[in-house]
Amino acid sequence: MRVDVFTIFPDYLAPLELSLIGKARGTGALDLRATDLRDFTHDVHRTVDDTPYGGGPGMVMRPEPWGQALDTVLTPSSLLLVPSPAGRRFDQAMAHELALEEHLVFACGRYEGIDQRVLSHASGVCRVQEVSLGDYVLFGGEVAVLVVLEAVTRLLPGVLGNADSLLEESHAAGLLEAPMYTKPAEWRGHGVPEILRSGDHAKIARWRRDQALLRTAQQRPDLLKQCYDTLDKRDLATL
Ligand SMILES: N#Cc1c(-c2ccc3ccn(Cc4ccc(CN5CCCCC5)cc4)c3c2)n[nH]c1N
Repeated sequence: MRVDVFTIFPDYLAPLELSLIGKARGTGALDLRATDLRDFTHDVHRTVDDTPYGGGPGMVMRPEPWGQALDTVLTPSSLLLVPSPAGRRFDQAMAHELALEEHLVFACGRYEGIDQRVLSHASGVCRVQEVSLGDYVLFGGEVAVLVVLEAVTRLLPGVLGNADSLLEESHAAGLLEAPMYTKPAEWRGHGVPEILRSGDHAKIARWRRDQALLRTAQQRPDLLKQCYDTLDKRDLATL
């Protein structure tokens, strides 16, 4: 997967060199390039913003630098992702959709956002999707790039050593995951559920399913409602 990120704070994306994303870049699973939007300005101050037409608070990002920057990468097969408080809420289902893409381009806005004509013009070249992390307001789009790219990169073939973990983790099967334990068997007076040390894999699987159901019912009843039709009689007996 090729990913291009345009931002006025390219150093903000330095964490993408670390951990599994750094490994995915090393193996070629992820071809990631971050570019400073100011490289596409032509004034001495490298200006990327201006006052909003119609008045209002703050500044808006000028269309010219964005147009020239996106001209260098967008093709009909690209998907332009624009982080925004007004975007489609990012979730695991969207992460799976994005993991199938061949070319993602992120336009990281700052100030009060990007001139709308940039998105309108890009929609004549490729698909454009505004994306939101949630109902709160950040300073810009870079945090969304870190979150989206981590969630998507984990899903790319060969990136996670144990692909089975993708099946068990929260939101994969629609439920939250069961609680996890490791050595020592006794820690500060806290033991480990005996079933997990029984070696009976069928009973362990059932216990984990029950714990996932109960945890989801307690923490995220909205998720349980969404997958209610997939529950069997044994699941319903647990609830
Ligand atoms: N993803 C994501 C995000 C973002 C996000 C993403 C990208 C940018 C680019 C700039 N900002 C800052 C900002 C601040 C306020 C407003 C609202 N204003 C109201 C008055 C009229 C003008 C607009 C918009 C933009 C961004 C925030 N926030 N929360 C998420 N989940």
